[in-house]
Amino acid sequence: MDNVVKSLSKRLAPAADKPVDRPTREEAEAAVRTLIRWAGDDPDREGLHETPKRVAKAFKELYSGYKDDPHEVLNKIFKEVEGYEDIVLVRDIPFYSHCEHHMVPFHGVAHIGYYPTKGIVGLSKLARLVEVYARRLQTQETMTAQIATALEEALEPRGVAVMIEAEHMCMSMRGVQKAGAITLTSQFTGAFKDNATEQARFLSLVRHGKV
Ligand SMILES: Nc1nc2c(ncn2[C@@H]2O[C@H](COP(=O)(O)OP(=O)(O)OP(=O)(O)O)[C@@H](O)[C@H]2O)c(=O)[nH]1
Ligand SMILES: [Zn+2]
Repeated sequence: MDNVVKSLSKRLAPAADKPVDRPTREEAEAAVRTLIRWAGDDPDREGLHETPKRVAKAFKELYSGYKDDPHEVLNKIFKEVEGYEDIVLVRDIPFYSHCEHHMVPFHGVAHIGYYPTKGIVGLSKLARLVEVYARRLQTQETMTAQIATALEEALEPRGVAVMIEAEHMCMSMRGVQKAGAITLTSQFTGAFKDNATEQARFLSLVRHGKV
């Protein structure tokens, strides 16, 4: 692996820089039992008896993004597009993630646009890319940047625009308790960066489906 590929892999690798010392399933289940007791309940009562097992299993699904590789998601590029080089935009991609501060869900939609140069990716791959990063412990800002960087590196497009709109349960059902407050984040590269007209076009397509 040459240095360029190595540094690229590092940037797109799971959020943890060091290899993670994963516990055994038994240890994970014991931790859930402890949290049930911390919540004030009895992990041995009938209704909760199998809960640690279910939670450990659910974690595999909710945090499956750590085992997924964004390179693989974006590795098939279609070059035959008859010279198409205008914007490709998928909007309203729904996602569920968990904030890294409280491990409480945040959910919403992602909008992704890019101007192709060397080719296009299958549209579903844009949604898969969102999944890779959503199914990790996240901040909305990091997730937005990671999606833009992955596309930038895989497609070398003329520009990438990513916008995420989400509600954070840690702000709705606890803490400041502002249900319905929506956080917007965006990351623009290339033709979109520092270009108000391009950004306005992207936003208009996201909001109205037309310019
Ligand atoms: N910037 C950013 N903040 C987030 C995100 N998800 C959750 N947070 C915030 O993370 C912050 C953590 O703040 P702390 O003061 O360390 O924790 P806390 O005492 O639980 O904060 P409160 O939520 O205000 O009760 C809170 O302000 C959350 O709203 C995110 O995706 N991006
Ligand atoms: Zn939070």
